[in-house]
Amino acid sequence: MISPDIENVNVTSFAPMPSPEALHRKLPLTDLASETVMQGREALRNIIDRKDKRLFVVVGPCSIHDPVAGLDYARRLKALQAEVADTMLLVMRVYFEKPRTTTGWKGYINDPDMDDSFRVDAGMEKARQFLLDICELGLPTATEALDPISPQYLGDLIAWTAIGARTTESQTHREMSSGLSTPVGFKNGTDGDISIAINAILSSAHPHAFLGINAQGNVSVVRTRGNAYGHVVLRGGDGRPNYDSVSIAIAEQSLAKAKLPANLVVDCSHANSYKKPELQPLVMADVIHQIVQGNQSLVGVMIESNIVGGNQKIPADLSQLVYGCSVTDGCIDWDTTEKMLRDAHQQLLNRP
Ligand SMILES: O=C[C@H](O)[C@H](O)COP(=O)(O)O
Ligand SMILES: C=C(OP(=O)(O)O)C(=O)O
Repeated sequence: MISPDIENVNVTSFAPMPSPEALHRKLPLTDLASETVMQGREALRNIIDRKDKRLFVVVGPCSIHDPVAGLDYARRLKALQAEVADTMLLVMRVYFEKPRTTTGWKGYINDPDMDDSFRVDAGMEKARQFLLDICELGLPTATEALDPISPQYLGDLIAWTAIGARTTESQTHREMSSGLSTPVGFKNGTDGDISIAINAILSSAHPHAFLGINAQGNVSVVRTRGNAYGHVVLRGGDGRPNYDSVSIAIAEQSLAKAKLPANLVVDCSHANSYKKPELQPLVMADVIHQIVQGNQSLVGVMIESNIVGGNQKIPADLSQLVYGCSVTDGCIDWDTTEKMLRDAHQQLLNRP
């Protein structure tokens, strides 16, 4: 008999999850949601291929923890999309998986009740329902793919994917990206290194074979085609921004050296705004200025925005949570978001 002390020594339990197929059966993709996803992905590919001159804007809460406030935010964004549609494609940031520097709440899928009960089964279902609701509004969605199994549950509802600063160098995430159905933005590292994002684009453009699960939840060897729509997201690092025109020119040179097309997205948050959310409009204004001055490589921006600005700690008594306020990184409030996007729209009407 195998000694219980030799295997899974530090594992305390395994709880079964419904298969991706079972969750899709419970919450099927509707025609309306599918149209939003397909059109969103096509518009993003067209922007990256320069067939569509607009800027894509991934904008929304740092993380989703309250679907009611999330939907309230989405309705506001949908109304604004109609106003700025000539110059910008708005994609709602719908982040359910948070990569933590050390520890902390890891997001709505991992712990939807925010009480360390870790009901991942319920979290995955609630996340799918939320994505369906947003797509049915006609808003395309963007997420960070952190857990390599989650895309089997949610991938049909996503138009754009980020690989975060902490995982861009990970082979697992590059392999996963090679099979994702969306364009994928690879963040530079937390130390500001963009070479890991360039290597990630090169790796994920190739076919891979790796361990994963299929729709029935069986462990499988997954074989992928490779993803032709990888691009770099500049988020600053090591306490320094990297959205200024010199940093952009250096990133363009690095891409050219790797024989990759010059496609750059600027994350207005994180180290680009010294983690001070209220500085994001300044970053955005600078990026828009560079575009209006003729820059050709900037295809998108990211913004962390919510209904209420700033952030809050998760209180022991959840009834004390402030409605529409982030429980992870600080965000700009809705009025600032609206002004920032309207100003950008006005400026972009003059782009060459
Ligand atoms: O945007 C998200 C955070 O910056 C990232 O998840 C790290 O968060 P932490 O440093 O608070 O753990
Ligand atoms: C974790 C995030 O960003 P980064 O990977 O750039 O730190 C995020 O956008 O939530």
